Amino acid sequence: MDLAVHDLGVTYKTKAAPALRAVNLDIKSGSFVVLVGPSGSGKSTLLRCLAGIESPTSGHVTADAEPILGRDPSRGMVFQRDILFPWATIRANVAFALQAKGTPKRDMEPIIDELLTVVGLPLEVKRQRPVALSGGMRQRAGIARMLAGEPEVMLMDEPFAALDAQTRLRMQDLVTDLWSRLGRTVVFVTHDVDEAIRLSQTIFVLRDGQLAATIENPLPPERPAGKLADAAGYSDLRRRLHDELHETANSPPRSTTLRRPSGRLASWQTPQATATFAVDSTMSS
Ligand SMILES: Nc1ncnc2c1ncn2[C@@H]1O[C@H](COP(=O)(O)OP(=O)(O)OP(=O)(O)O)[C@@H](O)[C@H]1O
Repeated sequence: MDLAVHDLGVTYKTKAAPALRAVNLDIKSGSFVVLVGPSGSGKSTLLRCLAGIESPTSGHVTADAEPILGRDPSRGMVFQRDILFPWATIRANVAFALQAKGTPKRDMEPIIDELLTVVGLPLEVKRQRPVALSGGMRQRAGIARMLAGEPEVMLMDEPFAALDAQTRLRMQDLVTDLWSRLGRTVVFVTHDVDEAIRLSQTIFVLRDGQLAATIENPLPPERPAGKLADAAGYSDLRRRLHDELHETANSPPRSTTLRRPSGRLASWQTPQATATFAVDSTMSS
């Protein structure tokens, strides 16, 4: 599903300064884009407009050239804190999403099992409530529930920000693996420069409600967690992102394509599954 943002402006009723000003960007179907920017730069507002849970004050957003006017199951969202129903088991949480899209009860069980397996959760968690799970496992369950809606676009708002560093890397592996296997479009918000570098094809930098830069990620698709800093082009990309994030808010927006050291433009090959994410009994996250 292609997404497009045209001259998007959002001003909240309770705040004079606009959260977004004249933002234009295109997100091609099947791509993995990351939105980065300082706190308050408008990342979540932009994501919520794409989800259809925030309305533009000016301009518009489209999905496959149709205006986005509200929520739609084709665009699933994952938040920083899971939004699982705390009183329901993990099974019931996923079942609700299946029920919402009309899956007959008799067909649900194997689908629930498959979804939990896909996100790397052992089937024992079906009987447990969210409170019994670690933060990482709850986020996995939240992703399973999102996938139950069979979204074409996965909108992720700092989904791993509350997790410890190691769990975060495992969850990044999960998302890149899902993306490469399912071929969905991913729009991922993060504060974390290394997370942006590890996950993205394209990075949109927001500053002060404006699109400050569009950066094509030149790193090859294989990005093993511990070796990211060794990849050719990593230091340049990191420095560039750091500069873009800290520029004065009034500098004009720019579009940038970083080049590999050889000078040739980087291109993404067909993404490979980069990770396995078996969950064993020692997994504490
Ligand atoms: N519901 C709201 N009502 C009023 N103002 C809001 C609302 N949501 C966001 N804002 C304001 O809009 C601006 C952009 O906020 P937004 O949450 O989109 O930024 P962000 O880049 O996602 O920030 P963070 O990284 O801290 O989550 C901020 O000034 C924020 O205070």
